[in-house]
Amino acid sequence: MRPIIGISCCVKAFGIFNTPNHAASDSYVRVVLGPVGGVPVLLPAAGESLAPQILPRLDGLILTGSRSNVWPGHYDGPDHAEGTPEDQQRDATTLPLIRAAIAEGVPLLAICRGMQELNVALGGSLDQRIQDLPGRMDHSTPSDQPIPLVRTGKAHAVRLAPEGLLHELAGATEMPVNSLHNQGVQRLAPRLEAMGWAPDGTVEAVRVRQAPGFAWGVQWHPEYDWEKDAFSRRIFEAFGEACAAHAARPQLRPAALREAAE
Ligand SMILES: N[C@@H](CCC(=O)NCCCC(=O)O)C(=O)O
Repeated sequence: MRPIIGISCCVKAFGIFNTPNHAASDSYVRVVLGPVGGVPVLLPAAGESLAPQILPRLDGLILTGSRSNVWPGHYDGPDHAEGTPEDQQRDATTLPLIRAAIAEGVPLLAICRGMQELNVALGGSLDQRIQDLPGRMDHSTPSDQPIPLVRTGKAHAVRLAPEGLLHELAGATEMPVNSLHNQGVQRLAPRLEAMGWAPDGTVEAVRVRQAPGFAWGVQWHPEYDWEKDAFSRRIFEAFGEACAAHAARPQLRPAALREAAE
């Protein structure tokens, strides 16, 4: 049986009445069906009650990227600049879901906004426009580049920690990545260990210390180019192996099932 992989949704208004929908990019569905080797299940931004109900049924969790940003109130940050997109329904769902998944050992791969949520969920904070900070690069989507190039093009190198697992997957100490973000790690959460950095020092990859299961975050988007980029593919394959192992774990059967089997 293929592992069941939860994919976080954003709340987006569209359709003929421009009403709220729960949505995730097709790139996450395709990567789960591909190198992850799982069955994708979209997780609506249904609030904190979702975690205890859904986690026992999941073998892995992907926290997706999004143009929206984590509400600064979750990390005592300043209000966002006027017009900065937020998605508080998503925050209310993913932050408790992340904490519960780590506690339960459900493998977790957090991508871009997902990595920022991972940092905030564990007590870290975010810079909101890193391109405005002295000595920092512009990590956002170059407006003059067509979308396909932005998604699959390489924007900068990431230096990988030599003892980190990402370095092992890459087989190199530096790898080129795409970049589509304005925000970034300001204070790293105590339980997070950085595994990769941009040339300007921006944290680009993290893992959760002493997590019972696979728990990584990356600031770039490997889901955009895994069909051509071996490093991107290997990240998802490693995540998929962890999910398959989680799916194969001996599970406590509900009491009713145990009684019926006796
Ligand atoms: N909004 C945050 C996170 C950025 C992010 O997840 N980018 C992916 C965008 C994908 C898309 O266009 O839907 C930030 O700006 O840092």
